[in-house]
Amino acid sequence: MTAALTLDGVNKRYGHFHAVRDLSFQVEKGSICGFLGPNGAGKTSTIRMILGLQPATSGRIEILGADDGRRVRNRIGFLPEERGLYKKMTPVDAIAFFGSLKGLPMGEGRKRARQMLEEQGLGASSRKKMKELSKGMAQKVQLISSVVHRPEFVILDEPFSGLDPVNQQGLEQMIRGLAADGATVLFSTHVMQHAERLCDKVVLLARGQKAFEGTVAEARATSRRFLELEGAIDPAACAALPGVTGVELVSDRDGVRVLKAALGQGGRGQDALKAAFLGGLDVRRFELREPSLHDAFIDLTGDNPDQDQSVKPTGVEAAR
Ligand SMILES: Nc1ncnc2c1ncn2[C@@H]1O[C@H](COP(=O)(O)OP(=O)(O)OP(=O)(O)O)[C@@H](O)[C@H]1O
Repeated sequence: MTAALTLDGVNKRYGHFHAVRDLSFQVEKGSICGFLGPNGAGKTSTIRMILGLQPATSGRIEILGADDGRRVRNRIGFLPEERGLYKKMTPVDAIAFFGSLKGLPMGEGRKRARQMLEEQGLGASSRKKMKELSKGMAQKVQLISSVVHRPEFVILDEPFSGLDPVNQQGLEQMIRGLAADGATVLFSTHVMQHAERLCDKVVLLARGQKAFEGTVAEARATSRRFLELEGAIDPAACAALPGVTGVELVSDRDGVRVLKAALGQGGRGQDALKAAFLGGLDVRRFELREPSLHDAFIDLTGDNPDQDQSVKPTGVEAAR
């Protein structure tokens, strides 16, 4: 396997604030990699360093064989987190314009734009002005703009944010299509479900540091399975069930509790349940759950991916 991207011991400091710490990972050519972490974990900082938009404080980055993303910029497609297209342009013109910035002749850009808009079900909107499109449509147009020059490497910063579930699914399809056509894709998100469905590999980032690198299955395997129990159950009695290594109180409504009982290595849900019923515990509902990527993230980092980790820059640091 050849790496399309390698980060080796990368650090980013903003003044005294250490935003990215000793970050190393690789993305194989032709694969889809999810770069996952809460807001403020350091994803955008890393992406900007990969693209060569800001220098790393230390460490090595190699993308498509170059040591500076700017040298291979025409072979990269980038969807930034802050989005916006010229409101008075038509989608076709906007896409062709962005393609031209990457060396694609305008005529060819327009031709590809019409075809790609058609494929995405936006053929009827291709003559409208950007400001007349819905947010989901505009986001698709922006994604097309960033890949119209057929880049080998596509980097998408929080591409799902602000989209409804239907448009999110459409975007997932587009990302799969890019990889099926041979592109390497790196996308950042704090929503684990997208990565769970899409990625060959995930890199988990928390507070600027890598917490995990591997497949989704490998990430899940680091986490414990658990049994969810609901009823008037004493948490201590639940903790004493065979195979249970820890109990978390999820909710308590007048003594009717939802308890999350983690199962240790080799712990079997059936054994715990049998003991619960034999012991007369008031189990009104139960569910044996495999850990999700979200659970794995919490177990691996101790952080919730939905919680913002941004440290507000001081005036001095922000100005640098
Ligand atoms: N120019 C800057 N000056 C000072 N601090 C910064 C600067 N840019 C980012 N930071 C800080 O670095 C940390 C990481 O920010 P970054 O934008 O890389 O995170 P992120 O994971 O991409 O989150 P988000 O999705 O919210 O952008 C945050 O605490 C942020 O406040």
